[in-house]
Amino acid sequence: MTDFSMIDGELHVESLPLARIAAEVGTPVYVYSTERFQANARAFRDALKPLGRIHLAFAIKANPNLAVLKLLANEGFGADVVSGGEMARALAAGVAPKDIVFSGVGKTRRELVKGLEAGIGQFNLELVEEGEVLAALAAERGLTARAALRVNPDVDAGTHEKISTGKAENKFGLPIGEAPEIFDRLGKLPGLDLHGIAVHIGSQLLGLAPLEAAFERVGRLLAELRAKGHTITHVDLGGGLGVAYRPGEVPPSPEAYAEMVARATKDWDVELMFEPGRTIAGSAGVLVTEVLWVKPGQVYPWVVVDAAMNDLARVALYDAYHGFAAVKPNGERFVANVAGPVCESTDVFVKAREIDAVKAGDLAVLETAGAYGATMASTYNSRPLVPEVLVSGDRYAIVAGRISAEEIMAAEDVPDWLK
Ligand SMILES: Cc1ncc(COP(=O)(O)O)c(C=O)c1O
Ligand SMILES: N[C@@H](CCCC[NH3+])C(=O)O
Repeated sequence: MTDFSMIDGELHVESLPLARIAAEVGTPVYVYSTERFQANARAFRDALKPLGRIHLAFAIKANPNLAVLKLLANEGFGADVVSGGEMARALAAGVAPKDIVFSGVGKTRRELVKGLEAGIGQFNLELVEEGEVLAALAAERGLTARAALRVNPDVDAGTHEKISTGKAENKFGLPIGEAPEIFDRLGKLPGLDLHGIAVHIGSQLLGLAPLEAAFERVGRLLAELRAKGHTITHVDLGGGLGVAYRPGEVPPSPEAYAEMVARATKDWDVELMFEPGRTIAGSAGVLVTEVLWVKPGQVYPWVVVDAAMNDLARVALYDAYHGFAAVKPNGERFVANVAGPVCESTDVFVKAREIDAVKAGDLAVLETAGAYGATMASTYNSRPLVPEVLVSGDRYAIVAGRISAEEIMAAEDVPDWLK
């Protein structure tokens, strides 16, 4: 890989020094590698090719940047969306409506209509009433909505509890045991073509066993539904593959995943659908930040950087691990904490870890920030939204501009009765 690498003692993205982007665009800034996005997308696509009829839908919540979506659409990826906003982005990036899957536990009627009118490929239903409403909305318009039922297989994905979605206590999907009866009810509604089953048990999975257990349950359901006379042509296996955040962490390879899927689905005779997010985007981005101060700590020094939890929320939300590395390392290391400027004790990226020794004015990166990074940013503490840059070879483009606190304030109003 030539994407994120040390060249002449400084970190580059493809052939561009990160320091140049930081100088020209400012910090903090998300920087993505086209090459890495393509490599991840192709590795996933090529590993799954032997499975035959497949549909790939990038889970765009992981990185909804339009340039990224376009890049992935060019690699043959459709989109898995969870809101009208994400649907609009997928369409704007040129994803064909038939390649869009609409997931999500709380779709509004307006969003359902938007999806119907756009002609999207599949609605993943989360409850009976949703199916009834969708069927009625479609029938009123002389349309037929293609849909799958998202089931909750009650499997522990073995991931952080806050990103687990397939346990009985999670809000997602319908209890798998109730699915046959629900198919009987929804299967005969005019306006609805309930052609599939969907499952997604969680994110950042580092083992394949929970996925295989979930797929086995889906396989049993598939057989039961067919025995009852339902026609099932599609099964959506969701996303969830993890990436390596920590040194030594080894997520399942796309090939190992594909082998497991082949084994679990060998008799299914359906089109298999996939919704990968993190595995495509995670390693394709870093968050570049400048060290503002190194403040002596009572236990370890505090490296205070200009990025914060509002820019990259994962550490504060899930105690997630992101590597921290100097852009121009001097070879020395120290044990330190790394924190952002936000007024919260949880605005800490690194706790008591050995890292590159940095000083005020140095540039550094928070690694593996291409997924669930910029997309989860907020303007907390009236901080601007961070820009995003896409690199290809020795050129770059600003693919999302910095949105200043003043621009955000311009969208607000104070009612007359307070003036
Ligand atoms: C329904 C659905 N599909 C796909 C994804 C993408 O997951 P990941 O980024 O872990 O591949 C998610 C997020 O967990 C999801 O909820
Ligand atoms: N936002 C989470 C992943 C959630 C996936 C969506 N269900 C993360 O950063 O790890």
